[in-house]
Amino acid sequence: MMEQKIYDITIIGAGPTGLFTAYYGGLRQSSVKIIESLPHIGGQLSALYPEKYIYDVAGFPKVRAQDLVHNLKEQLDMFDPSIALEEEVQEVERLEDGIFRLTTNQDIHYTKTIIITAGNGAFQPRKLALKEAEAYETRNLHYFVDNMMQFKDKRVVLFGGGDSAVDWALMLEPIAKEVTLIHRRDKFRAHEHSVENLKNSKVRILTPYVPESFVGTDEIEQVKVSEVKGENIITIDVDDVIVNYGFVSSLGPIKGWGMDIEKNSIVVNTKMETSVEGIYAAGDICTYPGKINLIATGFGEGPTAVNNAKTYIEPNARVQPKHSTSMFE
Ligand SMILES: Cc1cc2nc3c(=O)[nH]c(=O)nc-3n(C[C@H](O)[C@H](O)[C@H](O)COP(=O)(O)OP(=O)(O)OC[C@H]3O[C@@H](n4cnc5c(N)ncnc54)[C@H](O)[C@@H]3O)c2cc1C
Repeated sequence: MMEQKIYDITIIGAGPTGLFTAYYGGLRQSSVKIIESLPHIGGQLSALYPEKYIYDVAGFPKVRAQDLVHNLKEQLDMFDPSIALEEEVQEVERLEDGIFRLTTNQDIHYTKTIIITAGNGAFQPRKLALKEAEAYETRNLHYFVDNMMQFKDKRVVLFGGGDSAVDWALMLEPIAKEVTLIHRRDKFRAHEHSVENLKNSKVRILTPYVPESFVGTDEIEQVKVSEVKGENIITIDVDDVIVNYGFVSSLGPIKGWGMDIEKNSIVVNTKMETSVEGIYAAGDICTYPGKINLIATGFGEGPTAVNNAKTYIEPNARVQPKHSTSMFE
């Protein structure tokens, strides 16, 4: 078996807090790995509201959520960290030499310290209730969209009625050949402005309809949808089907890692250290008196966690970092 590298800091969760924390780890010359359960980075911003503008990130009068993720990645790439996607951390154990062993659904990772930036816990998409759906999951049924261009000139059916379903429909409209948005209610649970844009777009809207069945051998070729409380059944020819019924998140395995937990959050002290030495937490997942869940607060908590993790690994290192302005001269 290949010898696994032992990282200085392993970050669990690639939301905005995890991404900036990873960058900060690089700035403090630590080797950094990020582990994320979704197939893409960005946490809530990419999964729940990629097209929304955020107005309270310092220095940005307004910034589209997906653009902020893109910028965080560009900043982070300066240090070339290791990023493991589609891996949910399930177990954390401290070995005799003080090193932590992290077991995911795919692999094993070793690290000197851990910073948990897991938001509300690992995200999983809410899936379709159709029994034949699972067989198409590796084909043309998608629960995530990380590259819109894969739908270029395709006929796409999109199920969902929330903010991100509407956002995805609007993002796809100029790229795909045709987009049909299907929702079980007449009213969308999305921002008024987005719904207005939707009505003015070329997206075909079918409400109130629910999925009835998929037809196709290897891939879904046709989608049949039935009218809620009605008789009507419509058949649509498709190249791809996307489902956006939202995400469920749960702390799940994190509760079993030995840390103090209060109301589904990890308790930290002013160093962002949890009750387990060497494990820190930052962002939405952590709690302390006066805690606020915002991107801005996560961006402060991450560097605090990194600087304290640094002195945990190297007791002679300074907690207070040099200013970044003097690092690259
Ligand atoms: C619709 C909406 C609008 C918002 N608007 C604003 C706003 O205007 N301003 C603002 O400041 N905030 C806003 N927020 C809140 C903001 O998005 C969160 O505060 C922020 O995303 C928290 O970042 P995070 O990195 O701590 O966690 P998250 O963004 O939740 O990221 C956590 C990541 O960790 C991963 N993860 C969890 N457990 C594991 C595990 N065991 N193994 C591997 N990976 C794991 C998850 O899959 C997820 O990707 C908004 C939220 C929503 C839903």
